[in-house]
Amino acid sequence: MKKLTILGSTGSIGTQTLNVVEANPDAYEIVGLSAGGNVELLIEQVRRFRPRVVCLASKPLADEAKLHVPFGTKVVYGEEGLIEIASEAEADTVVTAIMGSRGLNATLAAIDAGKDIGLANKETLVTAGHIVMKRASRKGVAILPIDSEHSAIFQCMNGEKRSAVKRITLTASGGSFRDRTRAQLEGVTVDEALNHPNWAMGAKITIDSATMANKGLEVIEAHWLFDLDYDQIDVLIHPESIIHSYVEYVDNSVIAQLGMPDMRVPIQYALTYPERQPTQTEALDLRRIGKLQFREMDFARYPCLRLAYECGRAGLSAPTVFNAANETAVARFLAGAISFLDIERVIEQVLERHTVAAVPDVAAIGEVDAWARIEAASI
Ligand SMILES: NC(=O)C1=CN([C@@H]2O[C@H](COP(=O)(O)OP(=O)(O)OC[C@H]3O[C@@H](n4cnc5c(N)ncnc54)[C@H](OP(=O)(O)O)[C@@H]3O)[C@@H](O)[C@H]2O)C=CC1
Ligand SMILES: CC(=O)[C@@H](O)[C@H](O)COP(=O)(O)O
Ligand SMILES: [Mn+2]
Repeated sequence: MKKLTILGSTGSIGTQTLNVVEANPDAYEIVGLSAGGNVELLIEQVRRFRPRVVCLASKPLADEAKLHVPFGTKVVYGEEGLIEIASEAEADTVVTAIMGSRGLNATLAAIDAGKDIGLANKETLVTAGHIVMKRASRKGVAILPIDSEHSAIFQCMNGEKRSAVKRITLTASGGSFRDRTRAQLEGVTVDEALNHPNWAMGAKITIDSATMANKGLEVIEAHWLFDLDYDQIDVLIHPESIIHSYVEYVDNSVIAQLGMPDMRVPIQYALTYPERQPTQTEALDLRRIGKLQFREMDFARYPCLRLAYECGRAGLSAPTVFNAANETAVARFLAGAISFLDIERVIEQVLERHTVAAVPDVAAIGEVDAWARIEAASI
């Protein structure tokens, strides 16, 4: 029986991870769960899965939860609480499904405590891939990708030598505005932007899909996960999201991973790796799908992707600034404070104000991240 802690159990990835657990209750035990502010759902999850410890974002939320959780469930809160549940002695694997770079310290704590990581929280790798990957390798823990494209690449590379890889291609649905011109993006609403064509996800990543910042974050995530140069990481628009990504080898063989767009498949693969287990998801029927389409990526149409490649190549503090500026801009767009096209303008302007600095340690990342958020909020 695998013992799991889920950071961000009330979100899209968190709830789908619990679906996977519920579908195979003999295979998993839930040790820890964390939520931000959704106390009600967390309490319901506690009653169903009986974790030993749960975490909420603040003390008042934790105090509220204490009134309702069964006797014996420990309730902690804040960054310290998150670190405590991430390093809880009993867990074998920690699923990182918190949104944003605030998941970094808890991810590092889980690695230091020897836990394997089911990694959904791509922002932690974007901001600190050099630290996360080095620590994981030193500790001998596995970083198992949950992000659909990275799970696909991971599956396609299974048993292959890294030196045999020529390049990888990450597929992109194109997001909610894929059939609009840039001129048609003026004045789009939050609700329109949240209407992803293929995936039901949290709000922030859905906006990132529409700006293509998500693919930019994923390019940097792939650089760290698979130790590839940016020239070896390509992106392609594939509106159906059936081919989740593919690897091209030096002999020109291409291995792709296909499936219906359902995150329960990559989540489960990260939990069962190197084994596979049946799932209750829909099987792929290519006769019914009929045709698969592909479009060249247009970097002028999607400046956030261009900026992400530039930041990835620049390395050092640049990806932290890109990520923090993006998180802040997306939050402001969701709050109705700026327009959709302002997201890319904010990121670009914050990057212009930043001088790329030496390889940051965790403290320096925190400082650069905080600076970029203040700048992004001021524009
Ligand atoms: N959704 C998807 O299909 C995919 C997601 N990912 C990645 O997975 C991660 C999670 O995404 P997703 O599940 O969509 O996001 P959601 O917004 O749906 O969920 C985010 C989770 O983080 C918690 N959270 C938010 N703020 C805080 C905080 N201050 N302190 C502690 N916890 C907090 C939320 O708690 P609460 O709701 O209780 O406030 C929730 O549990 C992201 O990094 C995303 O890029 C990657 C691939 C696919
Ligand atoms: C499901 C998943 O992995 C998301 O990151 C997905 O990739 C978003 O879709 P886009 O292809 O639109 O970015
Ligand atoms: Mn993805």
